[in-house]
Amino acid sequence: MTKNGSDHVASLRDGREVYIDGERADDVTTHPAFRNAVASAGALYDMQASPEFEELLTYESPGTGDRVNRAWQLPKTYEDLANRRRALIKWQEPHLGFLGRSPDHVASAVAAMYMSAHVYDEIDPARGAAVRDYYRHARDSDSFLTYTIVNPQTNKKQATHEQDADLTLAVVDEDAEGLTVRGAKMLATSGVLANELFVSGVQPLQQGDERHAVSFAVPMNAKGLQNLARRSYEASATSTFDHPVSSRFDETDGVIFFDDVKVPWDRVFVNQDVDLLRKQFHGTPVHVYQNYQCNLRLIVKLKFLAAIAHRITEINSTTDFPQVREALGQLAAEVGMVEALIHGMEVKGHQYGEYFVPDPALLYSSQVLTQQLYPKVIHTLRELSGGGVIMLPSSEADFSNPTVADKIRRVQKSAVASPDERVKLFKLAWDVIGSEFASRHVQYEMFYNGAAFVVRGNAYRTFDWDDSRALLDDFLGSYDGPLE
Ligand SMILES: Cc1cc2nc3c(=O)[nH]c(=O)nc-3n(C[C@H](O)[C@H](O)[C@H](O)COP(=O)(O)OP(=O)(O)OC[C@H]3O[C@@H](n4cnc5c(N)ncnc54)[C@H](O)[C@@H]3O)c2cc1C
Repeated sequence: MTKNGSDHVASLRDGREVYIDGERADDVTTHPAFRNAVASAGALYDMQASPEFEELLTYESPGTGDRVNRAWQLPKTYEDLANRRRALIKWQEPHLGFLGRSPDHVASAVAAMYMSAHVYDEIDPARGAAVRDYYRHARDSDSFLTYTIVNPQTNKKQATHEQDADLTLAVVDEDAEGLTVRGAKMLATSGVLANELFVSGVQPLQQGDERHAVSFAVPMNAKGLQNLARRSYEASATSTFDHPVSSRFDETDGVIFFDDVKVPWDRVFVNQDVDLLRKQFHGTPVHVYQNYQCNLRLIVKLKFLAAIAHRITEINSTTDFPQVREALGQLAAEVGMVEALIHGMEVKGHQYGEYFVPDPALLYSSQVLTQQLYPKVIHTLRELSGGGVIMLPSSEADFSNPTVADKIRRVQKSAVASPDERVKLFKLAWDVIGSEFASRHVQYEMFYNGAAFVVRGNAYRTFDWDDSRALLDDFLGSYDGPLE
């Protein structure tokens, strides 16, 4: 049986500890802060179980024979990677890339952990076995995983072990059954929507930080795991018409506090080992696979934003003005660049043992450029929108007052759209570029993969400097030095 939406929604009624606005949310599937986002996650699983998309989006698990999402599939060739890409891109379309941590994101990371299980074996075969077992478990249950891999923002001049006790997640006990962990991780996006949480540390640690150098997985309802949710944008979205994206795709973020959570050994991947924790992301294809998925998500979002920009100009009859056409051309080129980078990283991919991995250098080129691009694209949409995104009815309810509705329909004019269509599009535009939800998305695209200096560091590390240096050396060698 392929997992469907009702399977997923039911799986979230598991007694998890989620707090919002001073209260514990007993059932996240019906809570006004989360229910629409939960339904959007459920819709993804309905899509993969539908006869129309099952073949494209799922494959037969080698473990059970049941069909599971293609995010778990381990590409061995370029063609495998391209087929997986087609599935993952299709799966972004229902949420238009607004679910940053859609289920295929961390599934991509865990699939790449499986590809690199031998790295763990070298330290301790039990850790390699845990990685393999966890991948099979998550794949065969088609679990929605999310992760928290960054420590809480705090005094950056202190080493992690010098900070207040219980601030940053650390191992506090170890026995025959496993580890006990206590402390916080910065954020888990989609924590409310997910079944399980992968925990690790992508930031560099140093000697003395060993208790913090741990990686494991736990279910979101693990005893002692507390999800302290941020403000819900969905809860204040008065209607789908007024808030078409924030009412449905507010994927949730939350600080995760581990109040003495017990982790069994078969879910521990790294145990107090600074070097293995670093290798988990940067000595394996894990970081590349998870961020390659981000590009597949982003391209859908960028195409959607480009369509909004274009339609705004049509509605205002500005499309043919040369300056506007130029702005749209620039936008088109930027979207094309990201698409080209995705194809480039696939074509330049390499074998990693029996598996095929996208090219890291082109991946990080894209990460650096898109981190800068997203705020720029939002700015372009603001420029093209002008005051149209503010010259709007206060809410859908205005249409129910005949006096106001009459004025709306006299004022909201366009040569190519009815007043209602015009209001609908500009409401959408504001939700995407100007709402609190939109602002959080700018922050997300700027930081989900680390601050700019971190992402540029990855680009520096993976660029083929020898290849470009050879060009320089050859050229310098082609002519004589002074007085030679
Ligand atoms: C919306 C959103 C969702 C997120 N979701 C998740 C999630 O699901 N899982 C997860 O694990 N994490 C998540 N994160 C956390 C994200 O990974 C971090 O925000 C990111 O890694 C940056 O770390 P930081 O926030 O501590 O910023 P900092 O590292 O503090 O950087 C902030 C700024 O400080 C300056 N700065 C800091 N240190 C240095 C330095 N050494 N050198 C130079 N300049 C410096 C730079 O100007 C930098 O841009 C999310 C973040 C956001 C905003």
